[in-house]
Amino acid sequence: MDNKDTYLLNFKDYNFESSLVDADFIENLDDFEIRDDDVFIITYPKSGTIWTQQILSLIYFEGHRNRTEDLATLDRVPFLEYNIRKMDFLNRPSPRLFCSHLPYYLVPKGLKNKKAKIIYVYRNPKDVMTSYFHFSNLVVTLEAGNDMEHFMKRFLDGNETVWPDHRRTAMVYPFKVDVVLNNFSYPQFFQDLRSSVLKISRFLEKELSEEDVEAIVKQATFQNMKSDPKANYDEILKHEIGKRTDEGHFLRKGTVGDWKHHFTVEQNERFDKIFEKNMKNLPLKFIWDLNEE
Ligand SMILES: Nc1ncnc2c1ncn2[C@@H]1O[C@H](COP(=O)(O)OS(=O)(=O)O)[C@@H](OP(=O)(O)O)[C@H]1O
Repeated sequence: MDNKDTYLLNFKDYNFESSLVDADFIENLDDFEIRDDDVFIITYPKSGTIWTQQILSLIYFEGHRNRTEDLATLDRVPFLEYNIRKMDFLNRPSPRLFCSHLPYYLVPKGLKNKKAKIIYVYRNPKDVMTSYFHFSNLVVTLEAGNDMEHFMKRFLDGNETVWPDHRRTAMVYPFKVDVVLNNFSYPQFFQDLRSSVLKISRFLEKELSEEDVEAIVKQATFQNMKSDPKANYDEILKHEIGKRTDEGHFLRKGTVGDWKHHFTVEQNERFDKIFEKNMKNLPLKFIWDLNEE
């Protein structure tokens, strides 16, 4: 029987996935030492984290670009709060690359004060919810989404799942906008992956040859990542996290606007009302489907 305690660990009003998190680490997170040359990808879940992990690791590691090094993207760009492979973060050589879903008030204080680079990636919350719905039916570490109506209630009411923390700030990462050094959005990646790679590498002050850019773009496409075991989490889900079913993949659909295939008209209106109430003043432009400008 699913219940809240099985899946979530609440710490300072934020719900972590309990089976993936180390409570001691979280308690000391505030003091986790940040280096000026650390690079962080910050996302709300299901917003393009793995995609950005792949792009970042391809930008930084030649051995990843030319496939001479046998290391999964997750090991090159680990999750700060979900260190499932018990990596020794303190002794990692610089520059350290991380990703995180942490809300701003929980990130290590050094991340607020230092020069570490932050890439914040966001996606429209209807696609986020659709992706999360499927994901929660796929993995054993999240309460099953069951049907969309059931899941939507949880997502919007925010009583049981990892979303309540974000609902207060209307389902996007509550980073203060003046702290966000740079925003990238999922549709931007989708519409023009090459420009996004160039934009990210400029932001990181990494010089890339034309050949490098080609290699990165090629390896960061949905098709490539889906079939490359190092670049997707399928093996990790199967052997380290646990799947409810053999059907389904971490890289599921990889598009903008898939929510239209899952929301009823009424659900869409309900969502819009909440979005309007909570999010309309956010300085982020959301793209709801690919036909928009
Ligand atoms: N290369 C590429 N191109 C297009 N889309 C991609 C790509 N890589 C990942 N994805 C899609 O991103 C969704 C997973 O998001 P996250 O990586 O943020 O998930 S997580 O928070 O780390 O669990 C998930 O979205 P959905 O397909 O809508 O479920 C992935 O398919």
